[in-house]
Amino acid sequence: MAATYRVLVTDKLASEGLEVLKADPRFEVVVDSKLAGDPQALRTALGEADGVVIRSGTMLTPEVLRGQTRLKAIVRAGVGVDNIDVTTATRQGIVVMNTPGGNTLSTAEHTLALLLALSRNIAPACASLKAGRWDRSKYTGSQLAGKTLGIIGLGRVGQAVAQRAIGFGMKVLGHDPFLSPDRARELGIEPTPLAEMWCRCDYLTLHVPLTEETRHLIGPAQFAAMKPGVRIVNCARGGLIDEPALIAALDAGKVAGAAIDVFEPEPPPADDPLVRHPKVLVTPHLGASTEEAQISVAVEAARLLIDFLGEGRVRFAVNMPNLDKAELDELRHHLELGRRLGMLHAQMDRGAARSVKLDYRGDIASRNTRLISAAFTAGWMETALTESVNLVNALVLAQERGIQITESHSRDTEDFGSLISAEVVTDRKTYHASAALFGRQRMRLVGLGPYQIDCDLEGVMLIFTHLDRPGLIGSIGTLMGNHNVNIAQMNVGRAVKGGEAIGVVNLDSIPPEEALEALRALPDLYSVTVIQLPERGELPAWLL
Ligand SMILES: NC(=O)C1=CN([C@@H]2O[C@H](COP(=O)(O)OP(=O)(O)OC[C@H]3O[C@@H](n4cnc5c(N)ncnc54)[C@H](O)[C@@H]3O)[C@@H](O)[C@H]2O)C=CC1
Ligand SMILES: O=C(O)CCC(=O)C(=O)O
Repeated sequence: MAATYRVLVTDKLASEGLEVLKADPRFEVVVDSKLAGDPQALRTALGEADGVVIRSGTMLTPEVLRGQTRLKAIVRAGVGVDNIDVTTATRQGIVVMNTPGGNTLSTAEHTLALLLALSRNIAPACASLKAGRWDRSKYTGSQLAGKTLGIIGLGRVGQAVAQRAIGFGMKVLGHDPFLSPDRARELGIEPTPLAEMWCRCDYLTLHVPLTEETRHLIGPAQFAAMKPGVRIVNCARGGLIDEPALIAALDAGKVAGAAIDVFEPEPPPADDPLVRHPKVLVTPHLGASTEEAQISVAVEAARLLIDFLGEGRVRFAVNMPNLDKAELDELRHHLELGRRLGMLHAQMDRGAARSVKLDYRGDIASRNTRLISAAFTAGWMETALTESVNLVNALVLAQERGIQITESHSRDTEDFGSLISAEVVTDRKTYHASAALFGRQRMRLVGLGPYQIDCDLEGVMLIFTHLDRPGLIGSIGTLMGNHNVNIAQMNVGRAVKGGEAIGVVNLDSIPPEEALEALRALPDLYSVTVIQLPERGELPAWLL
């Protein structure tokens, strides 16, 4: 059987993960770690891949990702996604996933190893003895027990470090805006504002992601506020500490020592002053480098990719809501209903869009409606944009264009188990349409403008507004027949007898231009629009 998906692996991945991918006949696996150092070749190779698995060595920059049309998923075998331009990936409709948890314990243990090694001068004492010296007093250290450790970032690694440090008899202070003070106390951590942390700690360790907010979290002002003789460990990301400021604080004796596992850039240049500094202990980004962690993240990365490409299941995505297979199966037809409603709106009015309001009523109101709104937006924008639009990027693309997509929800619905209504405001008009599923998957249009209607939301639809008078509908039928266009269904809706009414005719083919011109010439026919939607049962690739 020929493989359906091509997966590129551009960093060293444990063989156990590769085996999981290779065992699935739908996947062709290409391992090429040379690509990590060649952005142009990487870009070309990604152009022929459906998914890519990376660690921290591959930089997926905007230049590498922009314009990729085949690539659907990036999986980071690890936690930090700062080497991936997630914004560009999202715009391209590419899901970015990571494998949180798999390397937590190894990274926490490495942090403790560095804390201990720094305190007990393990590396210089080892080098000295190997060089033939027996220098015991020079390497007198400092005990961890009884000292205060400040942990910045109390996520998975930060909490695991706290637990171990408490085991060593340390007092632990912690700062994390997303951990409640009560939960921190339960974990034996004293919640502490950053400003207080600097002056109270004998040791500081960082466990936050590198973001615009955390870049240079520790700089000259923070070093100035620190307790003299503080020791610092960074097993999170280079860039969190302002390196020249750290060197200055080490030289001034304010900081007694630093242990650094992560650098900016990686690898650092051979003559990097931080790496060469005598008070600095360094390791080459080894936090997650244990057999256990690498097997765990590699196997998980492979499964994430198989689940996503093979089954449409989204787990541990950093740029879209998670979606498991059962939820996708349940929501699939509502997602498609939302998408078709969007496609209908796009063809009904091509004015400049201002805002979109989606109203969810009945059972659907308690489901993941943000995804349905994304599906609506994808349908609404897909013909207007050159890039492909899907559940990942639709809302971002709308937001980038200044279009607000809002939602309202209500459990009440008069006639339908679930009802989705969309109101689109353009510079020309405000237009409403509502749709519902009949049975499990029959897609019906049940409201258009101010009118109630009931017709299939599929295939070719001729929508016309007209005066509600005898004979007009018959003339339309005759006209279509004269042009050999078969009518599958016809529905009309009106607000009052003899007033303006709407008609929807489901056709088996697109009427020729002469038929439309003849229609437009009929007396009392105000507007004619031809809408083209997918046929019954047709779904886009991203919903299969
Ligand atoms: N050296 C290595 O090999 C490894 C490094 N890492 C790094 O460690 C970081 C943490 O990993 P996990 O604990 O698994 O991630 P996590 O997502 O579980 O924890 C990160 C925590 O940082 C907190 N945070 C974010 N901004 C903050 C701020 N300004 N101040 C205080 N807290 C803030 C978040 O609320 C979250 O609780 C990763 O982002 C990654 O960069 C992770 C694994 C291995
Ligand atoms: O792939 C690696 O070994 C680096 C791990 C890491 O830094 C992360 O998971 O954030």
